[in-house]
Amino acid sequence: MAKIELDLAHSYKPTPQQDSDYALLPLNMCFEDGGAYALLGPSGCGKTTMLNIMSGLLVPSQGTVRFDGQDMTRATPQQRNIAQVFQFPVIYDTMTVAENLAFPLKNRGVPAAQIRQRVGQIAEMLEMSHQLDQAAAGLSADQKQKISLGRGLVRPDVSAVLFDEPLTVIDPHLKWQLRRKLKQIHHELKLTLIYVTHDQVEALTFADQVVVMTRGRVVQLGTPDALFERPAHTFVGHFIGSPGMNFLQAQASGGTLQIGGHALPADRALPEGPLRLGIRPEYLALAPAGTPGTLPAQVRQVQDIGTYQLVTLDAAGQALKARLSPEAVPPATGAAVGLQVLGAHSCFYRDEELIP
Ligand SMILES: Nc1ncnc2c1ncn2[C@@H]1O[C@H](COP(=O)(O)OP(=O)(O)OP(=O)(O)O)[C@@H](O)[C@H]1O
Repeated sequence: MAKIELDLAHSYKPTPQQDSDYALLPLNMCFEDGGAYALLGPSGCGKTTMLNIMSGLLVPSQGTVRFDGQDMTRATPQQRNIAQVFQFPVIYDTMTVAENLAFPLKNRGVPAAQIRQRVGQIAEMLEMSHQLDQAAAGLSADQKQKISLGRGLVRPDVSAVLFDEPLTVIDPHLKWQLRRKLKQIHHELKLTLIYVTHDQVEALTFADQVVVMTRGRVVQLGTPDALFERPAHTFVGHFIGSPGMNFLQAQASGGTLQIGGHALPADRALPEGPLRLGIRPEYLALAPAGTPGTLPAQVRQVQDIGTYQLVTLDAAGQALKARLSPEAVPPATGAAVGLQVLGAHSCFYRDEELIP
């Protein structure tokens, strides 16, 4: 296993002129040895480009890739000793499950007894022990992808295992189980795992550290908790959460915040001028109309989502969302309320970046 350091940028164009010409804007980051990481972001944000640069399928147009301090920028995938699991199963139909799992080890000349032991361990983790002697050809797409996952995890000496949206073909119920399973496997095998996905639930359940990307830019590397509580960029606030963070335009001046024509006393020192106030629907508390220090709002809609109630409100000329517990007495549609928008969980942003 290795610590992987990236200090690079990548453009598929020969002479990039502007930010939009880059698939990856200049970045400097480190994947620690033995960590469980997710690369999360919408389609086209640069996740696969970053993965391919790490695996050696792509050479960055500028900068370096280091494994344990050693420059590997131009090393082949073979030299980097990386295992990769793709969206679709890559297995040999003519072999049994056990032979498929053993293949990466056999290829590297691992002794037979060791292969048997490791294949047994991986099959047990993936609950495939009873299928070891079955031909891969007859298995479902789900089962085949499980073999691919096993093949990715079977070598204990790899620098890292890279997963590119590996659960795409998996049935939703099994997907849920495998996400948890992979986390458990990470705990047991202590491999460096890097998992690409556009699905926040997948990223947040699997990873200890999540790299959030948008339009070629890494906007935050943090724990799932940090992404939720202290989004470093408005994109993270909006992309993580269900629904995402609410944002209000505000103006700070002499200890007061002006929000849509209402003045609220600021609860912390803030730089003067225009800001955006971010508050998650989970933390947007409703109070009786006219409560001092609250923002006047009107209830537009209350929806029962099952595990929570979603309240849509109009305040300061825009729509905000609040999540209430299923047991809470919901406000009436059209009712006037006060919103507690300031508090320990509120965040402020200037130019999309979190104000520390
Ligand atoms: N081989 C290529 N040649 C030119 N442009 C490319 C190439 N591969 C990717 N791109 C562009 O680089 C940007 C980043 O693409 P990338 O595939 O890395 O994103 P992604 O986040 O993995 O998206 P997806 O989830 O859709 O695969 C996109 O604008 C894409 O169109």
